[in-house]
Amino acid sequence: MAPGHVAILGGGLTGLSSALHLSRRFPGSRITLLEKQTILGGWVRSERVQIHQSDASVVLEAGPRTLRPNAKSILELINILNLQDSVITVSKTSPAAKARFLYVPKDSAAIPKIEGLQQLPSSILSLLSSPFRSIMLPAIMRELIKRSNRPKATDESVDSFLARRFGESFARTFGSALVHGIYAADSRKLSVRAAFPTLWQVEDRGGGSLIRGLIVPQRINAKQRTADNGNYDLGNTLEMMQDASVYSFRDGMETLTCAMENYLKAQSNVHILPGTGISRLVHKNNKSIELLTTSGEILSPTHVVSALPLHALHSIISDSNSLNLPHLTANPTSTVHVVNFVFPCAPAQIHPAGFGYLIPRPIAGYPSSSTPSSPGILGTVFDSCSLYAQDTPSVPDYFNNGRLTKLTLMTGGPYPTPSLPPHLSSPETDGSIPDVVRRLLRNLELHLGKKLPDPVYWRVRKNEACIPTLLPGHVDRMEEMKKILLGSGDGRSGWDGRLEIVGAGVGGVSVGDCVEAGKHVGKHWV
Ligand SMILES: C=Cc1c2[nH]c(c1C)Cc1[nH]c(c(CCC(=O)O)c1C)Cc1[nH]c(c(C)c1CCC(=O)O)Cc1[nH]c(c(C)c1C=C)C2
Repeated sequence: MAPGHVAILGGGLTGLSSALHLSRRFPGSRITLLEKQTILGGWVRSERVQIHQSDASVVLEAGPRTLRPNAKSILELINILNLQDSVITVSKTSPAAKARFLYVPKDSAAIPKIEGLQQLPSSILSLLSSPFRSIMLPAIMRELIKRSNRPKATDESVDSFLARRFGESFARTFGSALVHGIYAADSRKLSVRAAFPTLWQVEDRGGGSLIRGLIVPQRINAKQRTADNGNYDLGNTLEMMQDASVYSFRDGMETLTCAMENYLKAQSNVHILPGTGISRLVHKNNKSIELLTTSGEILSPTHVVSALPLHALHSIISDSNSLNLPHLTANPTSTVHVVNFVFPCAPAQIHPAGFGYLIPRPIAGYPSSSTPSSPGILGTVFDSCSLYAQDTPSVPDYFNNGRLTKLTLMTGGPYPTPSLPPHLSSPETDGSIPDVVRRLLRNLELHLGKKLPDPVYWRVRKNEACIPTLLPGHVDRMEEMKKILLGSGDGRSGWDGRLEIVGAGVGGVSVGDCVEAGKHVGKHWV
């Protein structure tokens, strides 16, 4: 039977996707989407900024900026919401797709000669001539012949996984940088099974060797093939993405979340309550559900989807009924300061062509406090290389001829919180550059190995607790939590599947993971 009334808690990507898919699957059900903030979309925040000095405009992002074409659930949204004309793609052959860099600080160099900004190899051929070959090649050769050495435990950290197979230097140099760029976290804390499940599976397939697992052809059965391709209403989106490594939208990522919100507003069975938090979620006598909102309203939904950060959900249900879910507080989170800079010249004058660079964990570990010379920079994205099509005026060969260069520097995560303001931009300081921002610019100059002009625009956005660090054991903990929630009054929960917990803290942190999770909520309600 279709649910009578579904309350969706949280209007970020997962909440929006849940509401959209549930409203399509259950057109007769009442759906209420509650969001504490006055705007929906969660961490997705795009802004078009006018740069008056150069009569130009750029789109800046504070959260995710690009999407990967393999996430079919997002392509499906593009088709359902008719966003095809807003899509901009980054070609697989462009430098933004092929050239990625690592900045190796002097005191962090695994091998004395490798320091500064170095391009990572993108193929076997380029590996042979890469400065990293002296660390990568022996690590790869040794891994091939190394016996299976997986510990008995069902999970481990990304660092211990990579160190076990490729050696400590490899794990610290490449693994820590990769984890900085996705999770803004310490690779020694992040679960390999939760964060990179494919690595774990490929090691299995290779009988203990990752490289052998990559060489062995993967067997896909008919059931998996149907699951991969079926059930997505893709229209012409796959063809659009044929040459794309990543993509975004002309006006930034908010195009997607705004279109989802507008779609929902047009559905008669959906009610959106922005600016409405939840103060209590009560499960009464294992029978009815009661939701108390921050505006004092009481809702009695038959089903609840929580797309809230897990710690936020914990604070509203933990002591209001018999349900005890320690799973909700098992993982810490990372806070990232995102600093966007716009320079008054072509990208070629600022940085090499490419995606950007990541910085590995310091050899001595993370410092205990933030200092001017060590402000905790995780990496920098060369936005103009991939997303110049968002900016005006458009010119041929933007890398060499563009009027402006936009790039984004990210700090924080496992480093001590930098002394940056939570929210500040150049117009608010009348163009003067505060010392903390200047220090970041000095560090940027050090990384890029050149003096930079003053930016014509900059802004700082603090993303507090924006990415969960999924600790080892996360996959098993989530499995156990799902079982508890499906339980029907065995004394522990009795939710009988009427509460579903989804979102970045449960099943994957990428935009694709969040949208996909929303597509599958309530599958067992009929
Ligand atoms: C606020 C900063 C974020 C950092 N990581 C993420 C955010 C939102 C989330 C994230 N970043 C990436 C992925 C994987 C994407 C996928 O598999 O589809 C996720 C979940 C990869 C990535 N990292 C950076 C970029 C530009 C991308 C592409 C996707 C995106 O736009 O988010 C750069 C980067 N992200 C972070 C840092 C510290 C960093 C450094 C250069 C943290």
